[in-house]
Amino acid sequence: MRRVRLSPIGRIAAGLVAMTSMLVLVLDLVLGVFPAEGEVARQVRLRIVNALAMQLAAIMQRPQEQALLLRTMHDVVAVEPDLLSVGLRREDGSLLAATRRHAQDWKLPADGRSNLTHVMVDLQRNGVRWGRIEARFRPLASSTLPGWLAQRWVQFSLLLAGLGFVLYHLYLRRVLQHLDPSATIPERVKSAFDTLTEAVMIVDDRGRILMANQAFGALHPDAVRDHLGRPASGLPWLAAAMPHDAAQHAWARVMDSREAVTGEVLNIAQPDGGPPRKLVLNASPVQDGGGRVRGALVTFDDVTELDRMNVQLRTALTELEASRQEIEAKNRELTELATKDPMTGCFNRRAFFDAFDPIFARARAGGALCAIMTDIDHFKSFNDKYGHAVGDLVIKAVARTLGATLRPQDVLARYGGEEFCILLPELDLEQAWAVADRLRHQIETQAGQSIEGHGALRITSSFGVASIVQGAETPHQLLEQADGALYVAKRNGRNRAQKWNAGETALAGH
Ligand SMILES: Nc1nc2c(ncn2[C@@H]2O[C@H](COP(=O)(O)OP(=O)(O)OP(=O)(O)O)[C@@H](O)[C@H]2O)c(=O)[nH]1
Repeated sequence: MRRVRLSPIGRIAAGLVAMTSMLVLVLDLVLGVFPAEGEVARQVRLRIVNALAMQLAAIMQRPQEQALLLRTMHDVVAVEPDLLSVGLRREDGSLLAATRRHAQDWKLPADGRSNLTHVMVDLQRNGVRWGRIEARFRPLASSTLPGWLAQRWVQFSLLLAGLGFVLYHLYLRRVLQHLDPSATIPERVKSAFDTLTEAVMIVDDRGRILMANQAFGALHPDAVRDHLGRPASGLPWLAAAMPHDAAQHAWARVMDSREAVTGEVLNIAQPDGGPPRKLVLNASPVQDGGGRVRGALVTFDDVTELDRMNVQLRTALTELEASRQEIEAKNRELTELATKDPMTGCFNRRAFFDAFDPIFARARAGGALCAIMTDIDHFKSFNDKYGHAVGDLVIKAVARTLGATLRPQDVLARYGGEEFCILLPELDLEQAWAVADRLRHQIETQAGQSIEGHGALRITSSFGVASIVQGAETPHQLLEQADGALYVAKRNGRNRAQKWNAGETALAGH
């Protein structure tokens, strides 16, 4: 069977009703507020018997009135519903007259005195007692439960208790709204929550706030007000940051699903128009020992400052990245300036030799490597004929043509004024010569076309090619051999590619 459990307010109300009843009883004891039904009945019954005694005494004045005596006794018993029997007993104990079963049912009270059910009145003749009237009455109805309940004072008391309970309950509910014992969080628990920097709110199963710690009051200027007993969803500043439907508020969902909610972000608008406070809400259900959900524990982590610092950090990181990219670009620029010839974009001599050494070392360890030296034919005449600026354009056009078809691993450098050097790793002498001759052809056919404003300049270049397999032991030796071959190419009429040949170079006196 399900036990009926009174709420704490119900229990207090019941206690107050009990106390009030006790008070009324004490008042009755001292001042006699309620009529004593037993006493009243005893008086009435005594009066009935006294009246009968007077009647009987009068009848007995007349002789031979035995029949009238008996009839009078019967008549009284007939009209008095509570009167069971009447007897007239002489002083010697013998019954002179009696109604019904009086002789059998009459029992003299133990103390010999009248009581509520057995009433005795003495009869006297000429001032001398000669007998008594005995009257046997029903016990009072109040000795049974329905009879007791039928008493007015009992009904009044019950009505008073019932009304009192309802009124006390209503009153207590109103007065103790904030102090409902089931809702009240012990002060020491609240103090413990106050030590937390995180805002904490506990709501009951109807979403009313049972406890909110000090940090909660710092979330919004209106949050410092007394909100105990108020529905959390009814706090305007909080509700404004939550879904319109209160059933979707985190604590409602938590109690409904019995599952915790974590990491819900709320932006609490501030009345001063300042930036909203960013809160991270976590909520979990509070269950009693029987597994019933009694409420929810809700925490608000103010991450406004953290968020602001994150934004600052992100901005700083973005700025840092931008300046890193800027520095990288500057470094690349510096590297370009340090390694490239500004006019042609080819490697300068220093960068060329920096690259040459490891390439040469690798080739010496086992691999092919060729070097090409090339020089623009009769370059001086461009300067002389068209001016130095056009001479520069010719140098640029040749550099462009040379670089256009080289492989990524090839190295092109401006070796001198109008002289270029090309390193071709992994190519043998024949292959390198083929490259040189192809470049020669491209310069002859394309370089002059690329210079605008001067008609078709005829530009040609001579090429000298040498391979590491021809005995060079240092990068410089390889370049000297290529330069020797270039010299032969110049001597042999220019606009040609010449492989290095030790004998030929010697003959040429180079
Ligand atoms: N416009 C220009 N002229 C340069 C530059 N560097 C060197 N020169 C000139 O290039 C000329 C080099 O000419 P030479 O080496 O004598 O060549 P060349 O005799 O005209 O021709 P080849 O005998 O075929 O080599 C010199 O007059 C230099 O002043 C430069 O950067 N720009």
